[in-house]
Amino acid sequence: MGIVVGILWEPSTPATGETAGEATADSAKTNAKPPLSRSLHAVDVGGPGCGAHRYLSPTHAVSGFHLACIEEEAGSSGGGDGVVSVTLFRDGRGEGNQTLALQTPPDSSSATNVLHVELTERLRLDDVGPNPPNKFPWAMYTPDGQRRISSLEDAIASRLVFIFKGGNFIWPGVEVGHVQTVHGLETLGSIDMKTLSMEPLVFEARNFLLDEECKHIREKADPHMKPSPVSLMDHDKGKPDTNWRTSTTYFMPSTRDPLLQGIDRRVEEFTRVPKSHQEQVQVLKYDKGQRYTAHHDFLDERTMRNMDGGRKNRMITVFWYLSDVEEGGETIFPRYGGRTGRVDFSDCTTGLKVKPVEGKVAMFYSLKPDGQFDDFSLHGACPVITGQKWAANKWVWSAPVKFG
Ligand SMILES: O=C(O)CCC(=O)C(=O)O
Ligand SMILES: [Fe+2]
Repeated sequence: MGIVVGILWEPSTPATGETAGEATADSAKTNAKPPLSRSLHAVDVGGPGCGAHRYLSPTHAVSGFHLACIEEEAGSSGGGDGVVSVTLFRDGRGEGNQTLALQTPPDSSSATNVLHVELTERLRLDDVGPNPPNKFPWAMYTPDGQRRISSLEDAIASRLVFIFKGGNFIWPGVEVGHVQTVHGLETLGSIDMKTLSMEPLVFEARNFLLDEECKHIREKADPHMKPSPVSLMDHDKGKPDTNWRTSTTYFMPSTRDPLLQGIDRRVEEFTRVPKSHQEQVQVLKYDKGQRYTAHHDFLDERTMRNMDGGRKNRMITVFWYLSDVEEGGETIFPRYGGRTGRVDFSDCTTGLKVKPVEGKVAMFYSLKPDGQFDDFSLHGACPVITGQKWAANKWVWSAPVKFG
């Protein structure tokens, strides 16, 4: 049973005209709130609405990921001058859901503003986190991640909306073993992806890359492979890079390479994050015994502060497996399952291990839906025991990036 809170809109209120989910930092300043008078009346609204339960996690709270079922009440018209009911499911859970009855003014931008202000307040969407400071405006999306929603009309049309405090779409993991189909991929049509871990959030999708694509990348990168640099924390400066990483790497440009451009588009369609947020792919080759000790893919705060005031960072790693490996070479997540405490960064006995399979991708998130670093995203590469491993990092940032 949910609680219904009635919200009465005051027509005399100056509306800011700002809408939810604008792509600029300025819309985060939408703090000029119309004074809403509230009256509470308890109404039984029954169970979860709009099919939200399909996306809620029975096992994990997901900080900064909220769902809202937004419906016009009978007798209301067109999103204006009516009553809209909004049922909220906080932090990816079904517990404590709450239904608001929003009285909306007739014009569209004021009606959108009422929704925006209510969501911001109730879900504390403007609270700034410490790590990194979350300066991106929150945003709403359709549950398939295909469209960003910026008006009440669009929210009503979608019925169920996903709300991300960090502003970027992130697939709900639901629970370990959950399989979902990602639609709308130009070349593949759709692809199934399986949740391997909720904390950190890790998915895998097989046959994301075609054999000829893997072959093309391996052959083109091979003459350029160089010992991998790593970005070291200050206390580690002076130690050889090979203490951490012994593979060879190459940042491979997509320019003048239609095949790579096609994969970049596929990554955009798969993650639902624009291509402008992607780094050039970093190709990796590991021979027998080579490895990479556990690390985070997000860049440390000092590096980021120098670069961009710490605003944006690497958010997603779409990790391409470009070959099979006879034995070893798994990607390991030692803090899998939300494990805290000391980690042996080169241990490959405990943790979630993702086996390299040609054409498969592992997709994991270094930032959480609330925009904060995910410490649990710590991961490394186990030594190749037999064979050779080819793979690649496709990093997707929390905002557009331009390198080189
Ligand atoms: O090779 C792997 O499995 C992981 C590599 C990695 O984490 C990295 O290059 O950042
Ligand atoms: Fe990594």
